[in-house]
Amino acid sequence: MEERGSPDGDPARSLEQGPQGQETPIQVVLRVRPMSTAELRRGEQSALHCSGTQTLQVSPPGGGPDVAFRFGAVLDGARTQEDVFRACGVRRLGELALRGFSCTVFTFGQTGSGKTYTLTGPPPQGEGAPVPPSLAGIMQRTFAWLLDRAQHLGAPVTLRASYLEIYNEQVRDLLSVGSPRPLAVRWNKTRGFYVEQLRVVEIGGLEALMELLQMGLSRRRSSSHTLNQASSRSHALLTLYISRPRPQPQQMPPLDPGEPPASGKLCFVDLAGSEKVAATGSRGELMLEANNINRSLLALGHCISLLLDPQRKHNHIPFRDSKLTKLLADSLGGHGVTLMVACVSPSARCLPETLSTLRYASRAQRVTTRPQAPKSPVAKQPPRLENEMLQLQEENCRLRFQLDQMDPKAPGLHGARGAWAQRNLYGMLREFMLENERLRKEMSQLQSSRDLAWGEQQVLAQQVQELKGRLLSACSIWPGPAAAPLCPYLTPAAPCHAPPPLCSCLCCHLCLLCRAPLAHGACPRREGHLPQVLDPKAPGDMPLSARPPPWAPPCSPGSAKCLRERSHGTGVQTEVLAEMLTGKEVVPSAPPLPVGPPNTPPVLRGGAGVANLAQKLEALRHQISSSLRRGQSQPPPSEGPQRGPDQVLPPH
Ligand SMILES: Nc1ncnc2c1ncn2[C@@H]1O[C@H](COP(=O)(O)OP(=O)(O)OP(=O)(O)O)[C@@H](O)[C@H]1O
Repeated sequence: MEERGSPDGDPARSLEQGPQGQETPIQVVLRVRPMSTAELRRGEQSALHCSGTQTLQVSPPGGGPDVAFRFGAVLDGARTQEDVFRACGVRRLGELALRGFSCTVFTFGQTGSGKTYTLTGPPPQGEGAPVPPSLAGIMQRTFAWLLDRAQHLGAPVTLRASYLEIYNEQVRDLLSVGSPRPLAVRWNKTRGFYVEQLRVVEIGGLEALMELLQMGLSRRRSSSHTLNQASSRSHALLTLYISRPRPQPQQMPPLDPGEPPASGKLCFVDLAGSEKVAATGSRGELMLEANNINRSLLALGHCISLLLDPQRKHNHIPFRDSKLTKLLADSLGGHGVTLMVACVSPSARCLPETLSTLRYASRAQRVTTRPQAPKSPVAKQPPRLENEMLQLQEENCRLRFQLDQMDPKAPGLHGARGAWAQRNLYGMLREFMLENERLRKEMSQLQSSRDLAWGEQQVLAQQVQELKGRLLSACSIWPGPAAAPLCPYLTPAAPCHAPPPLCSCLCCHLCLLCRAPLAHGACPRREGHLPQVLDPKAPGDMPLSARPPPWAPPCSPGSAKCLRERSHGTGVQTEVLAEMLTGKEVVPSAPPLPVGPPNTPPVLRGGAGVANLAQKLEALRHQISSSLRRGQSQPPPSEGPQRGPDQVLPPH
């Protein structure tokens, strides 16, 4: 028999002729098995007649008009297994799978119609007895052809396989290590429906693949009933994953663990046969199996019917109704290339089931898919990564261009050395940029610290100046009650503007009233100052020592700050002076000083600048004491007891 591949609707041919992604109908081949020995023994008549290679005539046993069914190919009982293999065009499907398409071959029909025989040949005659090569089914023939084809391809081909069955609506791994346990069917966007934790075995050669097939067949559930001595009680799916190396960018993300390589696959599905329980005589477990088989086949038929409706096809197809429809979803309604082999018995006794199969097959061949080879891993990247990759490539080009522009005539920058230099220069450039960035940050931090310190320094310098000024003023005007004047040169007997020698204290080098530098020890404006300092007409005949200094706030009765109301114990003047000198306004950036008991030296708080200021204050206080002591010691110092620095001002 000639190999098929040219009839209308042949998926392999139409894919070769047109662009992929076009609507392609599911290809259906009808096989009529020969009358079995049992059927012949019972004297049953054939109701089916093949007319030509594509048409089947059905003659009702009671008479009436024939009904014709047309399929891609119709094969009568005389056709050999090799004929069937050729007529189904499975080699073309294999070619498509090698090119990356997802291809499915599945058989369906009533129980005992020859589905398993068509796919894998007759059941083994004994334990370990191989199927004679002439009776080998589509699967063995495809395996042999594929491995032979792979050997003759220029590039190596990797084959892997999985084998599962759906028994009583449970997925079981026929290649599992140990007894098979139910596996979950999951769905995700990239893979569609898939079986979780399904074992996928790498195939070393034809022998290994045949062994794997035999192992699966022997583990598959089968039972005997009236219509079939070795009836399969499950749907079986053997999938071959075919990967061929293709030119790829070097850095590819790893595949999901357990995910087969992104390449072609060829799946063989041997459906369990539909059966009328009354006809098969199934009871108990057999009946349960039959019900499950029928239910899943019904779900499959329902999906096929919906897929025929162009309005509903793109809406909702209930593939989730059964495990079988989930796992066939892509083959029926997706991007796969699908071939169905409908198997029927010729016996007139089976005609109702045969007609049902023929209608089923007729509908199926009007279902279309949009075959599509899996996209390369590059195309499967999420858009964000693709964009990033493009940006990096652009940046790479730009940097290379910049490096080329740097010194195109540089000696030795050609060939391999040039490439090496470019790589290194690029690395160096990156390092320099990072270093620059780091230094820029450091510099900015140092600048802020410097600005801060400079500001603080300015404030402190100003405060020190103010303190000095106040100290000088205090020294000149605060003689203390009944005490010697602060400076001997301020006394009427020895005015400060007298000719030198000056004392060593600082205040003696500036005019105490106007702060003008003394010229040769005398203030040029001395005449104007003296009446203010020693005003004979002091208000209220207040002794000079009791008068408030000119900078003091007006004294109000009851005011705690009124000097007249203060206690004038030992050192009170120092206290007042210190208070005036270290008031809030003196250290604007520091918190206010705590109010301590009398005689308690003011406690300064704040930062380092404040501590320095305190030291300066102490130094100034010491200067004041020294100068006062000098004033008191005009009479010889031996006259009175030695006083400490805090006792320089005489008691009131
Ligand atoms: N074309 C054929 N030539 C010779 N014998 C065949 C042919 N087809 C089927 N048979 C025989 O018919 C019997 C039933 O075939 P098979 O087991 O393949 O049917 P089935 O459709 O798979 O049934 P089930 O659905 O119950 O598993 C087997 O003994 C098988 O050897």
